[in-house]
Formats: sequence, structure tokens, C-alpha cells
Amino acid sequence: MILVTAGHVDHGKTSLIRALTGQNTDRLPEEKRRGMTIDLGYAFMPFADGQRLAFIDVPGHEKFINNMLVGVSHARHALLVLACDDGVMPQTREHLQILAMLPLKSLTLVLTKSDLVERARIDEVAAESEALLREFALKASGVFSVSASNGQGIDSLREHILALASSELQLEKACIVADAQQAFRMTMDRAFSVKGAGWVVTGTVISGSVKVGDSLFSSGQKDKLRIRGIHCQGQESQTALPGTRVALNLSGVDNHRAPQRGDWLSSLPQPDACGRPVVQIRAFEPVTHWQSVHCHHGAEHTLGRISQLTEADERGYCLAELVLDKPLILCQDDPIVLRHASGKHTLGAGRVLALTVPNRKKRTDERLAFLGRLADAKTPAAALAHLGRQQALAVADLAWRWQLTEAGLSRVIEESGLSRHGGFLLAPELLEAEQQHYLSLLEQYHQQHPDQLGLGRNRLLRMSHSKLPLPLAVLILERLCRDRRMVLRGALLQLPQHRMTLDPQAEACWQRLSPWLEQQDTPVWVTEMAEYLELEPGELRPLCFQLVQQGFITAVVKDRYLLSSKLCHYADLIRGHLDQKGQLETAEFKTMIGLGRKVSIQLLEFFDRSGFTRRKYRSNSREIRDAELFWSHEGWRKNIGVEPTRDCWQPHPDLKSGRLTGDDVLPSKDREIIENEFS
Ligand SMILES: Nc1nc2c(ncn2[C@@H]2O[C@H](COP(=O)(O)OP(=O)(O)OP(=O)(O)O)[C@@H](O)[C@H]2O)c(=O)[nH]1
Repeated sequence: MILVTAGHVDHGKTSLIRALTGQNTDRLPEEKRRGMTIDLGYAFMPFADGQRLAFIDVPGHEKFINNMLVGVSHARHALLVLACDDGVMPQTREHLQILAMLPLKSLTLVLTKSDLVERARIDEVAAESEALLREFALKASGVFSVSASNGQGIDSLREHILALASSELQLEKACIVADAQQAFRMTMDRAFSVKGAGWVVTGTVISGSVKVGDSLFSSGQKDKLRIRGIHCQGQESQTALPGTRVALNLSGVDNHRAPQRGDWLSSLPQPDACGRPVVQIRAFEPVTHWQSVHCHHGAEHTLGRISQLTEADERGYCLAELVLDKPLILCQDDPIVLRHASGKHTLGAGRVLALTVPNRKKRTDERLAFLGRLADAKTPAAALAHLGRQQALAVADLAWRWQLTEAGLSRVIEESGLSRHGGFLLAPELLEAEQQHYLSLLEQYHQQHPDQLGLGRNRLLRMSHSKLPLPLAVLILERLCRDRRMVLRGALLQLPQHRMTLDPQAEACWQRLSPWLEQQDTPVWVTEMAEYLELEPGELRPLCFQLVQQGFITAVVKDRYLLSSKLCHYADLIRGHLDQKGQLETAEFKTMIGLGRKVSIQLLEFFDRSGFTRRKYRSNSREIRDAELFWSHEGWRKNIGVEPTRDCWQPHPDLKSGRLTGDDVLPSKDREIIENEFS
């Protein structure tokens, strides 16, 4: 357990810690000379079971409030110190304001210098300070009047602190399972090099634990740093636990970048720093839009501006975007203390709600309601459920966001009710809405283009204006195909019930063309077909594309087509030959089909490209590439489980087992050429 002091300058914080522990927390020569705390001081007190309590002594002078903020930033137990002679002073109030914004577990009121005043004055200051606590909706867990000079009241205060510590210890034991699911995170408040040992950094463990030998990520460091030694609560230890003061001896520090106050140490890789977090602000005085403020986060500090998203409610809460001069490494729910730009007083505090901000539509009712719900979420699982209903979430980003280990993240995902798709999370209703959107787009397309087989994947995704990350959108399309709500025909997606029809003009051309094509054993050029139909080749190409999509004809090479049924006949001949002899020479194929050498090679190369045959290395003979993937009417039906559009030849739906690669129906090169020309 760590106890942090707070209170006005010279009210006796350092003397109190010395009276309790026998240790002087003022360590700098300047502090000793001036009799004033400048930077944070630390002291430790033994406790039952070999445990130790840690004290952080903060400076009371307003000039050193930055250091005070570093000390209290992760405090859970505080001692508010007031001198009986002075009573409530400006920094008493300001420190209390700051404590009021932290998730404190206990606040003890200590009235010092009791030896200097009468009993009546002590009662007066006690009443005054309790009234102040009520103003900030805080309640003291105990009020003690003490004197560091004559030791009066120190023993009862010590007993109170020890009682607090033992109940905290019980709680810590109960929380041990939850803590095991938290990743390690600590902010450095001191970093120094020790001769013979190397770099030592100190700080408060915010979450998780580490042991000697572990490696950690650190902001500003290229490589991971290894822990060589640990001091926990002021004594040597093998582990560092959450909520303790630790000093870590680190190896692997970059020679060009020394560790410094404000750096983060974590067991998770750290994301880029965030320059525009969305926060929920609780302000003690009205804030204005674009107001300049000092932002304190952990041991870091930067200037920034408040870009208000909502007006403050009656309790002083509002939503805002912080536009930071120096980006900070943030997590969900991290507190950011905001002080007036003059540095004279504290305005309030922000709690981080989101780390990314849309460029537009930041203040729509919908978005503000979403942020409001996010602010009200009590647990990571509840927050995750809200986020997942709004957008797809990359699992990789979530562990850092809530500082969770793998086990912790799996539990939170399970509790959130979101479904996992590859590396993404999505609410079931959002998934269904997205699927419906794709289906209705496809339906519209079929209605507008009955003569087309369907839409390519990329074109459908472009038409959908989907905000989903591309890998997730592809996964959703694949899922639709798997569920048979969509069918992948070659490289094109269509609805299962879609039956393609030729437009009347194309149908008329096809009626004339098909008997003529029946007589052609050799693939014919588009120019020959155009001549036969007395059309321009340019007019005929779109028709050819439709006929290819229907499966009537197939492009053996660019602009050279053969009836698909004839191609299927040649395939059967090849299969028969290979079944008997195991391999097929080009010359054998030429004799088999009775065509010229050039066209025979074009046909064989087509079969190679479409995955049916394979040309043996440095030879002119072919073999079956994969008997399982052999195409035929039967094989085709068996493999993709649906009927072809018409009773015609279709190639196998791809070697890549139905993934949306676009290599089927037509050999990929021909498809590309034709699609580029016509679609
Ligand atoms: N008579 C009397 N003097 C006290 C008592 N506690 C502290 N003092 C004196 O008050 C002065 C300030 O005490 P510190 O302990 O340095 O006060 P502080 O709050 O730590 O000061 P900063 O850290 O600089 O804000 C010193 O001269 C102390 O000797 C007390 O209980 N009785």
C-alpha cells in the first residue's frame, strides 16, 4: 500500500512522515537548506508479515505543483495535512480538488502542530476542514490531531494507518485473480544511473506484476529492457506487485536516449502517442471552448486546448476533445488533471474515453450519445460492448486500451457478447446489418443488370462505402458465401437465386452465332465472328463477355473463343488419354483433335492455366495436375454444390478452394483483359 501526503506548504507533511517512520523524505541538498520539499520524497514503514508501507511526500508550495501531481497521480490512499494554526489555506483546497478527481480508497485528515494551539482551535480547524471535504463530496476515513514536535497523536494515527493497510492487504489477496489478468504498467518518476549497476528507474506500479528477468517495453527505447533487479516498497524483491513503489534495475537501455521522468514501462507494446483524446471532463469552474490548459498525465505534462463537444451539465461534467501540444501515451479511462494556463489553479480532470477522433461529424447527436454511454460504462466489458455496436474493433488494439493480458482480454471479450471474426470484433447486430447491406446491393445490381453474372468482390466493397477494415469486409463476404446467402461464381459474387438473362439484342445475336460456332472445331477470333454477324469487333466484344459469363463460350486466348461444350470435349479426350497413358505429348494432342500445331499449343496452355493439366519441367508432355480438382459437369456440381447457370461447360471453381481470388471461369490473365476493357 502507498500513502501519499497532500496539503499547504509548511503544514508539516515531511515532519509527520519523519515522526511516523523515522525517515527524512527531503533528500536534495536544496530541500535541506531551504527546509522545503521541492521534489517527491519516499519513506517506508514495516508492517505485518514482512510487508512494508510506502509513503510519498509531495511538495506543498504552489510552484512545485507539477511534482505534487506526479506523486499523487496513481494514489489510492491519502493523508490530507492541515496545520492547526493556519487552518485551510489555498494549496489545502487545491490539493483536495486534485485528490477529489482520483479514485481514492481512503482519505485521512491529519491536523498537525496541535502543540501550538488550544483545543478549541483544533475543533474549529477540524470542523472547517470537514466542511471543505463535503464541498468535494469526500469523506474522511479518520480525523487525527497530532504534533510532530511532542509526538502527541502519532501513535493513534500509526494504528489507523496499519488498520487501513491490513484491510487493504485482505482486499489485495481477494483481487489477486483479477490482477493476474492485468498487464504490467508503470510510469517513471525518477531515473538515474548507479555506478556498477546501470540504470535504475522508480515509480508506482499501476497494474499487473513483473519479476526479475522479465522484459518490458519502454517509451523512447528502441528495444525491450530487461529487469536485472527489483526493489519493492524499499526492499529487495523478486517481484513487483500492483500498487507498490518499485525501483527497477534495467539493462538494454539505448545509449542515445536515457530513461526520464514521464516514460512508461509496460509488458505490452506501446501504441503511438495520442494527440487528440476524447475525454469526459469534470470541472470545478466553467471551462470555455478552445481554452488553453496544462494537462498532467502520469508523470508527463503538456500544454493543450479544450475543444468542447458538449456544454457542462449541472455537476460540471462535459465531453471534450483535448488538442495536445505534445501527444501522450494513453489508455482507456486514464485520468488527466487539467490546470489553468496561468498555472495558478486546478480546473478539473478528464477521463480518457476514446483515442481516435473522426475528422467530421464529431458533434452529431448520435456520436455524443455514444460517448455518453461509453462514459457511463462501468466495466471494460460494458465499454467494449458499446464500442462494438458502433464500429469494428481490432483485437490487437484492445489489450493496450484496457491493459489486459491475453487471458484477461479473452474474458472481457466473452463478457462483452461481441463476436470475433479473424482479428476483429463486431456486435452481432452490426454484422447482420453489414451482411444485409451487401445482399441488398447485390440484389439491386441483379435487377439493374439481369444480363450480368454478378459483381466482383472489390467492386461490391467499393459500392458499399463500407467503413469496415478491408480484411474484415472480405471475411464477411466469405461468411455469406459459406452460409449460401451469396454464391461465388468464378470471381463474381451473385445471389443464389439469380439467373442471368441475355438482353434481347444479345439473345438475337447468340441465336445466329451458336449454330455457326457449333460447326467450328478451331477457336475463332472475334474478328471472324464479327464478320459472320456483319458487326464491328468493338460491338461484339461486350456480347462475348456476356457469353463467357454465361459459360457458353470460353476465351482460349485473348479475343479467340471456342464453344465451352467443345472445350469440355477436348478436356474429356485429354483425360481419357492421360488415364490410359499417364502423359500427353503436344504432338499426340494435335493428332487427337486434328487441328494445327499453334492452336493445339494454345489449347494446352489454356488447360495448364486453368489448373487442369501441368506441363512437365523442360518437356513437351502434360500430366493431370490434380485428379480431385478435375472438372466436368459432375465434378463441378460436386465441388461447389450448385447447378451451373445453364447446362454448359464450366471450369473448376479454382484451385484455391473457393477463396475470392478471381482466377476461375476464365484464366486470370484473360479475365483481367476482358474486365478492364468492358466493365
Ligand atoms: N511546533 C510544531 N512544528 C512543526 C510541527 N510539524 C512541523 N513543524 C514545523 O513546521 C515547519 C514545516 O514543516 P515541514 O514538515 O517541512 O512542512 P511540509 O508541509 O513538509 O513543507 P513542504 O513540504 O515544503 O510543503 C518546520 O519548521 C517544522 O519543524 C508540529 O507538529 N509542531
